[in-house]
Amino acid sequence: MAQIIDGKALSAQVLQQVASDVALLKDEHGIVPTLAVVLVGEDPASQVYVRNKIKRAREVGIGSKEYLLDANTTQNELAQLIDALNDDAQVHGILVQLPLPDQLDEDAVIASIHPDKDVDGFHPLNVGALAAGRDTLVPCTPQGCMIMLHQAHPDLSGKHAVVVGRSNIVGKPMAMLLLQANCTVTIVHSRTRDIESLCRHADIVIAAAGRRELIDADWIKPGATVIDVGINAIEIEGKRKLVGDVAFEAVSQVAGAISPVPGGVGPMTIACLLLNTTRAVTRQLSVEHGAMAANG
Ligand SMILES: NC(=O)C1=CN([C@@H]2O[C@H](COP(=O)(O)OP(=O)(O)OC[C@H]3O[C@@H](n4cnc5c(N)ncnc54)[C@H](OP(=O)(O)O)[C@@H]3O)[C@@H](O)[C@H]2O)C=CC1
Ligand SMILES: Nc1nc(=O)c2c([nH]1)NC[C@@H]1CN(c3ccc(C(=O)N[C@@H](CCC(=O)O)C(=O)O)cc3)C=[N+]21
Repeated sequence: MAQIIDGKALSAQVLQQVASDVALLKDEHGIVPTLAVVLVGEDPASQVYVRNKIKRAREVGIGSKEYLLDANTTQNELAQLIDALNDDAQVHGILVQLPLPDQLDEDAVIASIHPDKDVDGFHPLNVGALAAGRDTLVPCTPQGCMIMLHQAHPDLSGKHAVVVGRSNIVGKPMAMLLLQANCTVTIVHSRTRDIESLCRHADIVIAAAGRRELIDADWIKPGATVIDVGINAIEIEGKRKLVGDVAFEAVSQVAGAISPVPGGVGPMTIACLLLNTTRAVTRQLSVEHGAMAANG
């Protein structure tokens, strides 16, 4: 039976660190780190996530501002809000919940967020900095997965990691972080041939395909570590239930360590979002300091 990587417990540790960073920022700089969360439309799942983020923010002393915009919001209206948030010195982090309704250009919206307030790490400058191995704001979900992985493997060096999925928000940044940790990385996707045998050779499998229970026990090398990013809502006897991309019961008989859904990557994502919010404050402080130094 595999070790269960408890994202709920681990996220509580991260949140404790965030709370102490928040207290320090308040004491030393009189700053209350503040996160603006923008939600366009009324997708019920997104509403749940946004509510969770704001609840956790409050618990660690991070301020939050919630902007709930109509599903018919135009590009221009959203751009005006983001400009105002970019200019607002009381706002340190900006998160625009994805996906956006069809009439909105997601890439343009992401690029309009100030890179130092981009707590999702989705801005092209931050994506580039991550790819170049520089210190930057890193996407929350992959960052959370790395903390979970370090629990099972204090040293990731030389491990073969397979990332299932190549999205900009999970798969690609995940692969970059694994590479930075000296893993040998394979990214697989919907056009990959023989995914099963690639996974079977992996020491680490990160499942981020968004396909309910895609990964079964015979895909996994005995003793491997499996991190399940997938969140798939299903209905069982009229009740809403979340399952991951991994067949948890079967895979946990084979794997060495496995993360559950719920209670795995999800809570870690939120904890890392709040960690990024305090990091954003620090970045903004050092920019300010740099500007002051430059002005003599
Ligand atoms: N726990 C958390 O905090 C978070 C969870 N999620 C969840 O993670 C999952 C992935 O999210 P996201 O990356 O945004 O999803 P996307 O739909 O953007 O990407 C899915 C990726 O998986 C690949 N894929 C789809 N089906 C298969 C398959 N059968 N075999 C192999 N690869 C496949 C796709 O390939 P191709 O590129 O070829 O289409 C694509 O690259 C979702 O369930 C999402 O809800 C996401 C963000 C945060
Ligand atoms: N700009 C942007 N940034 C994101 O980080 C982002 C996004 N858009 N859009 C959607 C995805 C998804 N995502 C989740 C976060 C937390 C849980 C989470 O906390 N899940 C709980 C369960 C919550 C429940 O019961 O529904 C768990 O897995 O235990 C899940 C999913 C962030 N995303």
